Amino acid sequence: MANESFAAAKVNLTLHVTGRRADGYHLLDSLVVFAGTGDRIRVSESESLGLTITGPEGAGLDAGADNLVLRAARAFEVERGAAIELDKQLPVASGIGGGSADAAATLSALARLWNLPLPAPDAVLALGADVPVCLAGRPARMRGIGERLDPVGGLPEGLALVLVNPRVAVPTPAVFAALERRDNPPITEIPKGCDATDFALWLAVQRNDLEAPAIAIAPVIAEVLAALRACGGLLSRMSGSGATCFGLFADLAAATRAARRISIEKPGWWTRAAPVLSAPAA
Ligand SMILES: C[C@@](CO)(OP(=O)(O)O)[C@H](O)COP(=O)(O)OP(=O)(O)OC[C@H]1O[C@@H](n2ccc(N)nc2=O)[C@H](O)[C@@H]1O
Ligand SMILES: Nc1ncnc2c1ncn2[C@@H]1O[C@H](COP(=O)(O)OP(=O)(O)O)[C@@H](O)[C@H]1O
Repeated sequence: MANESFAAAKVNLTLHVTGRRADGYHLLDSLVVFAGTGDRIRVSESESLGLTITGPEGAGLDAGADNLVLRAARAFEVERGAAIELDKQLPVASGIGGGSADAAATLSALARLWNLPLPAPDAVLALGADVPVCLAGRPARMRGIGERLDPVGGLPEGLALVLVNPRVAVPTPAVFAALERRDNPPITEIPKGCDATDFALWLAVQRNDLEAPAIAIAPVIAEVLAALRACGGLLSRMSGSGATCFGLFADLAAATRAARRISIEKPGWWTRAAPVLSAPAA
């Protein structure tokens, strides 16, 4: 029997770099949400383990053993087969965690197919710092390098995002290496039960500490932010280590209008409007 999992785009609404571990990894404080746009993983029974990749963003992505989908399958540490299909819709290496979302969706789908428990938390984290939060699939405050998760409730209903990627790959290690400070303050208490405007006012006094170093590496990110701001949303910021930026909107209709405008102005950019998910999508 086949089954499918949705691999939603991860968006870091805040991303504070608060310290650095002895191994060089940076400590983060991030409010993470998921957007209703993403990849799809489909798994079905097979004697051997194999991956096929389809979809508009699949070209150039290697389906070999290093693909995060196959690494996730091996994390179960069992000699089982499965035919895995990845429908790749999210740009690769773009700050919205596509690879991590694929790994998490593979873990969920194979746990169902093989009727096995998920791998241990350390094995999940070893696949990538964003894999635990992608497995949770709902709004969370993420700390440490990604292992410390606290669910976040009470965000305004109906929020939507426009995600824009200028088709420039920004290497994550280079962005962290270009940080000027690594001891920034954490985020302040996340408001609960407020409306979209007040939530955006809170977000505006938080940051993505990786935004300035990413812009220094890829100045086009500043153009993306300017294009989003020109659409009049509640807030615009970069996600993760870039280059994808998001615009936050009070509802999906406003986000869809903004996405249409940016798609017309910049047809070469990857632009999507999507709701903020309050719970994992099927
Ligand atoms: C920055 C974040 C925020 O959600 O998102 P993305 O930009 O990947 O979407 C993540 O922490 C990305 O975590 P992860 O996906 O595991 O990062 P990788 O690409 O494997 O990391 C590549 C390299 O970046 C540096 N790195 C990464 C994470 C971290 N907390 N500190 C670091 O210093 C390390 O040099 C690491 O070897
Ligand atoms: N299934 C996958 N999808 C995307 N990237 C993958 C996948 N498997 C391995 N990778 C590798 O992981 C790296 C990070 O990709 P991705 O998770 O898309 O980045 P980001 O977290 O910045 O959005 C890329 O360099 C890519 O080559």
